[in-house]
Amino acid sequence: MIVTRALTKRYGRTLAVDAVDLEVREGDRYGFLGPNGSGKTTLVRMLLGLVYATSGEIELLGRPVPKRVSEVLPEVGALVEGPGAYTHLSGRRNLALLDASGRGGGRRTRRRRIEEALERVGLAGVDRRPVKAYSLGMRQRLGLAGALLNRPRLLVLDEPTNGLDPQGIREIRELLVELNHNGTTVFLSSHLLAEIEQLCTRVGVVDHGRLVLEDDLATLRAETGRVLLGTPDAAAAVAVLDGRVEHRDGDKLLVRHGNPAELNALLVAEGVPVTSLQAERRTLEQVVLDVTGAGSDRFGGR
Ligand SMILES: Nc1ncnc2c1ncn2[C@@H]1O[C@H](COP(=O)(O)OP(=O)(O)OP(=O)(O)O)[C@@H](O)[C@H]1O
Repeated sequence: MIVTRALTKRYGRTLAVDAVDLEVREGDRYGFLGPNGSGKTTLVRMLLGLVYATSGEIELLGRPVPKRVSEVLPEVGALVEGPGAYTHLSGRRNLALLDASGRGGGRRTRRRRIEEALERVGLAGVDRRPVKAYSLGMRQRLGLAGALLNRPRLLVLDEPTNGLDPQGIREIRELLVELNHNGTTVFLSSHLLAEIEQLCTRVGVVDHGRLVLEDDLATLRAETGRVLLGTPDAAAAVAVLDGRVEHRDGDKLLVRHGNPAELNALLVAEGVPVTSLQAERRTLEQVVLDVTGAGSDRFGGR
């Protein structure tokens, strides 16, 4: 759906995007994660033909960008940095203006399309107000409604939850998952680790303009070879496991063992009751820390 090769953007002395090879596959919910100023917005703008690359190549839905961007844009929904809107008009009116350059159809079809987009983002009820009376979160939703008008195959969203409260963030997340289940590929940028971890199936991490990591979240969050064990008789468990317990916190133990089922069988055979067992996995935060070498404080936690 999106492929870039050695994609580079230089602003004078600043290398905003540095030889990035990106691959977003059909069906992905791809999270493009990086701290502020790492080049996310610049890359998203290049994908949409809004900024010209200094060098490198872009393919969107199999076609080269910017050369054939006009052919792909009707199949792409985009939300880039601060949704633009005519603030004296209502959200519905703004969508109608946007829709006029879109898929066409009769008046009823258009009206239905706009209603549907407003409903999807939870703005159907509040729409008589002019956009200048909207909160930032509502404007963000309106921007998303605009991106949905074309029923796009691909959504490209730059920091889509900016300005939303936790409830709003959850609603957008649920909406994006639902759209994705119905066949839309989702590419979004964010500086929020937790957001990407909760929403995405695939992650690209950018740092100082370079893509330092790209992989499926499930692969990145591999098991660590340790098991979190809960038992009311921790002392007995420690005795049975003989040196394999790395950490103990009350009735919770961290045990070096690759197989929770085997560990369970072993403990039960020795008469040690087990209340919970879970293979430990790396968090995205640990993964990001490993590849960037820097403190994760540069990436927002939530
Ligand atoms: N039009 C421009 N002219 C000069 N420098 C720019 C321009 N746009 C971006 N930059 C620089 O390029 C680098 C990457 O910026 P970019 O906005 O792409 O990062 P970002 O990851 O999207 O950050 P943020 O989340 O803060 O928007 C920064 O150093 C920025 O100052």
